[in-house]
Amino acid sequence: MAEVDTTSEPTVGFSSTYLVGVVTCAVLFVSLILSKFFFSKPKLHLPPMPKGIPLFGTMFKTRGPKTHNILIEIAKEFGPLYALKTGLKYFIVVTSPEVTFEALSKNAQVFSSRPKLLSRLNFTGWRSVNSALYGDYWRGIRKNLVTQVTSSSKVAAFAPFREEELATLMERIDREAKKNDNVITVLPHCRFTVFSILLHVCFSKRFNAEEIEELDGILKRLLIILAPQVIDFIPFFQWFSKKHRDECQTLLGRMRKMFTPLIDEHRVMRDKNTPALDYVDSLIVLQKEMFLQETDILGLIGEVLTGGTDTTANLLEWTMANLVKHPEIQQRLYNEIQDVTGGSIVQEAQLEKMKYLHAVIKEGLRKHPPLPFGITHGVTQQTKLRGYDIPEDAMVLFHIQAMQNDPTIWKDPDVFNPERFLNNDPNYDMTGSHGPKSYEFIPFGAGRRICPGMNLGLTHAHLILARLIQRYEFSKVNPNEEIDFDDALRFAVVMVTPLKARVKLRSS
Ligand code: HEM
Repeated sequence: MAEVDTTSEPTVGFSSTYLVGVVTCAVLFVSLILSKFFFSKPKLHLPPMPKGIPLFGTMFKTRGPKTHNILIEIAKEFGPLYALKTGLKYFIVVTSPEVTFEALSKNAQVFSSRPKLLSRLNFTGWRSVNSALYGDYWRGIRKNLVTQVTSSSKVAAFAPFREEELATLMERIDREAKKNDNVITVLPHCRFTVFSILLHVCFSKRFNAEEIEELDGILKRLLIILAPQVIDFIPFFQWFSKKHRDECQTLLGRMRKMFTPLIDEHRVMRDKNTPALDYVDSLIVLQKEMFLQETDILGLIGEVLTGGTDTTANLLEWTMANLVKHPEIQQRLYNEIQDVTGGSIVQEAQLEKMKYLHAVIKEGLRKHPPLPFGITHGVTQQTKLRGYDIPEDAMVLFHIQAMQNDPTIWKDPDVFNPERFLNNDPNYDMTGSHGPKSYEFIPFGAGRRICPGMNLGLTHAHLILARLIQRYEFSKVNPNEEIDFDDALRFAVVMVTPLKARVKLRSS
């Protein structure tokens, strides 16, 4: 029998390493089991959830330009409150007015925050109104936005800006129509006008067309890159997010180049004894009290320009598409405008009397809410909703479009029918302040984070639509062609095929 050489180093070495390895594994295994039993958090009772793939969950299935529609399809199988595992995070999706009311009204203290998106740290952080976590900082900057920009008295005070920009709008449309056989593309005109008005509101200054193009390019790109990124779901990927960080910083640099000289000018010119005249003035006043950094001010201006432009401009495009499709609705709207104005140019004070105009815009907002699931909410602590656990770092989506197009709530939801809003039902005043039924129609969101720009956005939409319909008759470019109502999510929901329309100057 061969003798075993117990002195041979390699064998001894191998054995002891092996032993140490086995013991370590065993210790780790036992601690894992023990920690599972004794120290792990209790298992969460999450809302029902579709299956996904390891690590990524349902991320690939639900991201992209059709997210809003996919989420409605999932609700058909999983119900009005379900969860989606996306990377390491959970999305909670709510598609019913009652559950939304329970969260945003009855449990507002908990559901009124925002998720801590890591990708935002690559830009200005959680320092704008829409991204700020629930608390005193958010309260302070939101109050300033409302009192200085979007309150009724401020909106009224900005009327001269709107007049100037509307005159330009008509000139631009006339020019394009003349050049293009009376055919215009609707969205760019709406975007240009709303954007110019908002720039005026921020800076009390008119920008030239070149500056507007440059800024518009920056802000359009911002909307894309400020949407949640992979690092928001799998934080480990932040080590590989250099490209995103670099692009955010480049865009911030371009904003700085355009805005900082104007902000500095405001600082020099501002008479400290007079109230703030525009948004920039108000932010300068607020700077000390709220410890605003230079980047915070850039971010706050940027959010008014982006948040206020694409929402309103896309709403106008979708509404116009429906008016082109339904000439009888367009004619009824025109008749109302002429009845109220007696044929002279629409004045802002007359808009309130135009009940059909309000119904048309409401129907546009119902059928095509610009932000189909609002802005993602966060919770301030782990909580319960309808008996299910909502984890502390969950992202909560209240699916406005699902509620506003639910066939169990709305008769013929696919039909564009402004009549449904003519009875002045207070439940449909878009404030969500009349109990669960009023949550059936919340295009501006509801609760404490409801859109602070509602007043301003509606004023723009009503005025621009009334002026356009009073001056032009809009019709299909080719009478035999159907309008393509296909949609895609690009911050706001846009028409995949931008609306082109034939315009004819009305005779009186
Ligand atoms: C038709 C036009 C508009 C629509 C449909 C719209 C819609 C919305 C929606 C759905 C939300 C999310 C509410 C939530 O989180 O629950 C929101 C938030 C917000 N909107 Fe608007 N919006 C419009 C115009 C404007 C305008 C003109 C401004 C700028 C003055 C603006 C600024 C904001 C801001 C700052 C927030 C974040 C509020 C917060 O987090 O406290 N929006 N908007």
